[in-house]
Amino acid sequence: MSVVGMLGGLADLTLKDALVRIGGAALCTHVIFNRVEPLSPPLVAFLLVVEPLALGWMLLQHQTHFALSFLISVLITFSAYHATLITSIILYRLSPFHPLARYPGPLRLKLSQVFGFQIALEGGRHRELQKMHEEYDTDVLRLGPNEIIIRDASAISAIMGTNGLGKGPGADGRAGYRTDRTLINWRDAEVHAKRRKPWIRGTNTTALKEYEPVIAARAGQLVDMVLRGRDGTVNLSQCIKFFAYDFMSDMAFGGGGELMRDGDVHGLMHRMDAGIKAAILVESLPWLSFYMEKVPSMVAKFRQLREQGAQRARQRILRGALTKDLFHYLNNDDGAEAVSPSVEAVAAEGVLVILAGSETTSGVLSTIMYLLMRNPDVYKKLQQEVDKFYPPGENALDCKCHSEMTYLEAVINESLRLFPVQPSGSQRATRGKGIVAGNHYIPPYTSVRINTWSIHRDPRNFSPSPESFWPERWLIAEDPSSYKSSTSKPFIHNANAFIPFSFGPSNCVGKNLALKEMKMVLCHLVQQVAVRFADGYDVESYEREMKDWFAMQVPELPVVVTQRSEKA
Ligand code: HEM
Repeated sequence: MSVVGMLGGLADLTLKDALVRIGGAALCTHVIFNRVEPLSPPLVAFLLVVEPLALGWMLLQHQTHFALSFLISVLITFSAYHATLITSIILYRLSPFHPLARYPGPLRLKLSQVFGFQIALEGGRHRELQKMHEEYDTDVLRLGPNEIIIRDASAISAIMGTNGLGKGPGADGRAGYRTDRTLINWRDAEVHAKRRKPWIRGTNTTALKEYEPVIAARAGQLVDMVLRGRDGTVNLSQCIKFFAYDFMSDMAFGGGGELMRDGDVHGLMHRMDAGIKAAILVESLPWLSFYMEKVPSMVAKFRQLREQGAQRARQRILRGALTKDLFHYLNNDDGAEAVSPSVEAVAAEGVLVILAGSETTSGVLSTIMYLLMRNPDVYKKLQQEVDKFYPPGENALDCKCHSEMTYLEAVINESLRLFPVQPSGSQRATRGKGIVAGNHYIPPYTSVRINTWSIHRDPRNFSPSPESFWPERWLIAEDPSSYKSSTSKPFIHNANAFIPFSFGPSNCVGKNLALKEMKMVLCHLVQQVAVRFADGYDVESYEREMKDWFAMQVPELPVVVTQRSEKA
């Protein structure tokens, strides 16, 4: 029976019966929302506004029993309808009949995604979730009414691998349900694979060779910049951010970024930070993003960021290629595809290029420098390795020795293990069919994340001292017989649990570029300068103030920089 049909004859009912019918209609609405999650504004308006209004009008017919004014009758129906709807949603979400009932988690997270958003916005989601896994003693935590997060490496492949799940509804939220999406927001596996092809060409070995001189020039400028600091003190994380932005501009757009030379005169970094924060809202509450897109002022900051990327991409396409930059491939200037994408489809990639190409590597590089300063023994060993392969006078920006620099690799891996760029993982979702991942059943229409932060710090995957910065574990993993321990703790190193660049067909397509960039910069920095924390700096504050937003956001890092030859 249709909802309206069910209401027929309401006028002949007693008030009690009428209220029962109103409740019934509200329950039907809950079923509809639960099954099809309608977004269409007319349908949503009908279910949430028109229907209770219509019921109010029918209730008005009861004036033979009660002298109800129109306003009161509407108030009663609205209250009864929405109270029933909300109660029904709450009871269902907490009930043993909910498909995710078996998975524990805080009550507020089971109740509404709004609380998940609140945790995400505060920036400490990675730590909160790790605490929750421990508190509830579970590998699978209920992160939202229809979302779970898993701390079990054996589930990675089924969720993220080749035959795994597609991206979750958060991608729709970030994309504002638009059709001109950037690669990371495509949920359809086929479209995603097609859109990924030019990215793969633009980050393969041949393309990377083209970017090497660009990295070298900008890394040289970075060293000059950090040495220019007043009284030798600089905010290293900001310098590295400026470097990464300028390099990304050259590498992707063939130029146009000069933050290291001019400073951030146009407030670019502030706009990026604001846009990233706004993205948390639209990712956490995708349905809200659908409506916010229709009220541009509500997503102004996020839109600005998206438009800024698209604008730069359009300018670059109009101007044409000066070098074989990333847009040379994204725009099919290399002619690899039979049909070139539209300008708008290419322009949509602009925002991802800016964020993925600069926010990620800059954060990781800053954190590596922070960890080196906190661990002087490691810093010294890395200096020794760099000095061995690139003694004074040798060009440390030449990549020829990278494959032999095992300690450098270990330092990078260990930093990425402890501080992955996306600590709370990226969202995937089941559609009409549930799956089994590891030992865990994921019901249909469930969003799911792999908890990278917790998996990387789980003693079942990395031991001993999973919470400590110990690059040597990566060398021991290559030669387990070299492990010597004063305790009886076994050495555990689960390579399958190391996923800083994610896993599967949607993993980080820029992985090799990022690794090359980081190795070149680190070799050059370590060869040329010595850094230490600035006097009076609260060393603990760095980790405390890291924020799990899109890519891990790092705080200021005030340091004193000296030229190494001066030091010696
Ligand atoms: C240390 C640096 C970096 C780290 C740790 C990193 C990590 C990640 C992670 C975790 C994802 C999410 C993948 C998923 O959804 O499963 C990702 C996606 C992506 N990254 Fe990176 N990234 C880094 C640098 C870069 C760079 C330099 C680029 C180049 C421009 C880049 C381009 C991308 C793109 C295009 C995607 C989307 C891939 C897709 O959806 O198919 N990343 N990255």
